[in-house]
Amino acid sequence: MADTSPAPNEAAAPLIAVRGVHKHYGPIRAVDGVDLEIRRGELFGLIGHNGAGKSTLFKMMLGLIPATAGEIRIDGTRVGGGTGGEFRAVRRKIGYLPENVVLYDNLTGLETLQLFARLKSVPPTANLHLLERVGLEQAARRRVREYSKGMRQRLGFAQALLGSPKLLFLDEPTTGLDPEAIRGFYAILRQLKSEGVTIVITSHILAEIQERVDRLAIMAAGKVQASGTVQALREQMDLPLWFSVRVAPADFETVRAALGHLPVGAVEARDDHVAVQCRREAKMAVIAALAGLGGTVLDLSVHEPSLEDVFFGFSD
Ligand SMILES: Nc1ncnc2c1ncn2[C@@H]1O[C@H](COP(=O)(O)OP(=O)(O)OP(=O)(O)O)[C@@H](O)[C@H]1O
Repeated sequence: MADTSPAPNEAAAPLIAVRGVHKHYGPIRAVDGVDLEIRRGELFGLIGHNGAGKSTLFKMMLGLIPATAGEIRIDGTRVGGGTGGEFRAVRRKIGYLPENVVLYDNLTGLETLQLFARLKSVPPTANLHLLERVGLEQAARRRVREYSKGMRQRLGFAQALLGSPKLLFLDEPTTGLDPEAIRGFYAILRQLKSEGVTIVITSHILAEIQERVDRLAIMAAGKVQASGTVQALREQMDLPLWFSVRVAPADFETVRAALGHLPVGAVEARDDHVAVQCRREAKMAVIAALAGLGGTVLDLSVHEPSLEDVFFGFSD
């Protein structure tokens, strides 16, 4: 029996529900029992080492390869379930930028979009607008052969946006983009998000992901090791925080003495500040002790562990 019935409470239900999904290639467990929920309208990051299983999971969510076991539902419809017709309708509202997008060197940017539009049965009317959106309007009539790596990546992104998808899967979309282009790219994602588009993105550039995603999942060896907001993952890992306390060099010892009774870790004198490591639960007590020093403290900043720290904590 085709099990394509929508979830009972559609609005509250996750847009993507991955339940107990495996993908095995002989002895290789590319994806090894993944459970994951992605909510409507969120920008969701998937991070992991090379070979962690991110692209394989993407391909299964898109219905490009079948799962060995488990079930994926998008908008209540089972990917690859039933006769396939129900998922085809959902698939039409999904845009995909693969890790290595295949482009034809002899076509221009505009012709490339026309070709993809035909393949997707999308009216070709908005193609120039899409090239404009990704910053390629000047190169629309140049052959892809002459495109830089970053320009090819933008063209790949433009094809993913054909047909105004409500869900986007972007596999390492910022590869080859310079810092300005990365900013521009995330500005487009914010705009899409404000239009209600759900976006799932993989990246190896953790500093870039850290500030931009709503939630993320860390994959290692085919499994989701942790998922949540960056802050929730920090708290779950229980990594220490760092304070930078700027004081005159003559006051370094005063700071050390003021913190002496607190459960702080390293207290290190640097050039023009004292670096103090402390556990999260001691944070407010450290702030109170430093406030007690009055004008001795010239400046103060608190540094949360980076996503990179969190990532290595979960994936090593
Ligand atoms: N078609 C395939 N046949 C055999 N093994 C495969 C196949 N596709 C992927 N794998 C293996 O599955 C594992 C996960 O690969 P996958 O491409 O999903 O990783 P990834 O997290 O996307 O890595 P990267 O960050 O390098 O893109 C790897 O060990 C890979 O070699």
